[in-house]
Amino acid sequence: MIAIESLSKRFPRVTALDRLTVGIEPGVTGLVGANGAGKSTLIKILLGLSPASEGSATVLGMDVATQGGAIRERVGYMPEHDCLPPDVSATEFVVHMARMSGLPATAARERTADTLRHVGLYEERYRPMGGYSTGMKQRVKLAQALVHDPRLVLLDEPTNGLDPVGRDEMLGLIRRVHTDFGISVLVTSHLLGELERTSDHIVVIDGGKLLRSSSTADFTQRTAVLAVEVTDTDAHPDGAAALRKALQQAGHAPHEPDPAQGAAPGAGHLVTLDVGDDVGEAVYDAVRDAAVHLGLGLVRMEQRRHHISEVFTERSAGDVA
Ligand SMILES: Nc1ncnc2c1ncn2[C@@H]1O[C@H](COP(=O)(O)OP(=O)(O)OP(=O)(O)O)[C@@H](O)[C@H]1O
Repeated sequence: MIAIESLSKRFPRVTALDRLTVGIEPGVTGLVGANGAGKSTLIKILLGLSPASEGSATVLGMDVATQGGAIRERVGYMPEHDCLPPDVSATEFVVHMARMSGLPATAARERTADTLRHVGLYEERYRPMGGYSTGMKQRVKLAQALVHDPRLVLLDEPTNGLDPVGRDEMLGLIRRVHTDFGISVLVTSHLLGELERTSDHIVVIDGGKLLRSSSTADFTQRTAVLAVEVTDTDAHPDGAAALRKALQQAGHAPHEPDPAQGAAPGAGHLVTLDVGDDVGEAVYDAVRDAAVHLGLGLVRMEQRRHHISEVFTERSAGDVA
């Protein structure tokens, strides 16, 4: 969908993008970065609205430096800032945007009605937008990005200013843009955890540089932890310790017991160990076999997937250390 090659954007005092290289595949991709990380700058370059200082990028195979107009015909864009004229209705505005994208008058009206219904605006769509809530305005902004049936939409901070319920609804809508219509999505957010459920793929940038690009599952799975709870027996009054030892002997690396957890009820019976690409299924079999061999009751095995935000908190904590 998008290929970005060593892209830089320098303003007189700031380098907003610094030799960024990344590819965006079909599906929903979350572009995550703190405020000022360079997300909006990147989107403007991808739309051909702002020239890069160096490097190159293509969107749907078209060069952003020379084919901006053609890109904007095929791509939808939801800007971050409030950009809706207050004295016209959502219907008038979205019809206008559809006409601007080249749809004939009748098709523009039909598509507008469909799209506004899809984003959840009904009778309000005939009222002037000045009286809309932030959530309604965000929906109109999403509708105008979708009305000309693009292959790809670029959504800049669509959840900005929304309360938690509004945010969840917007994220659900964004997911459906892809599942219902097959439109690929690049969506930005400054909140790390927010796009976890919505995106197939996450790209993280910081200070205009690429921090990481990987599938959402990879992001969280690689750091998953397996928690195993066992009972004690007469032969093994500390079942967890016995299991830990047996797993070590079988070549696995269970975590050392956490002294801070000793006081919690039942915590003494837990054994935790990493499960990731390198360990795979074998660890589950090893836990089962060890429990059987020791005669311990296996209460539960629970895979705890980390959240993306935890991955980064741990990493930055590690960096500091
Ligand atoms: N037109 C401009 N002139 C000068 N500096 C700019 C301009 N546009 C952006 N910048 C700077 O470039 C950096 C990246 O800005 P950008 O808007 O791309 O960040 P962002 O990740 O989208 O953050 P936000 O969500 O806060 O907009 C910031 O330091 C910003 O101040």
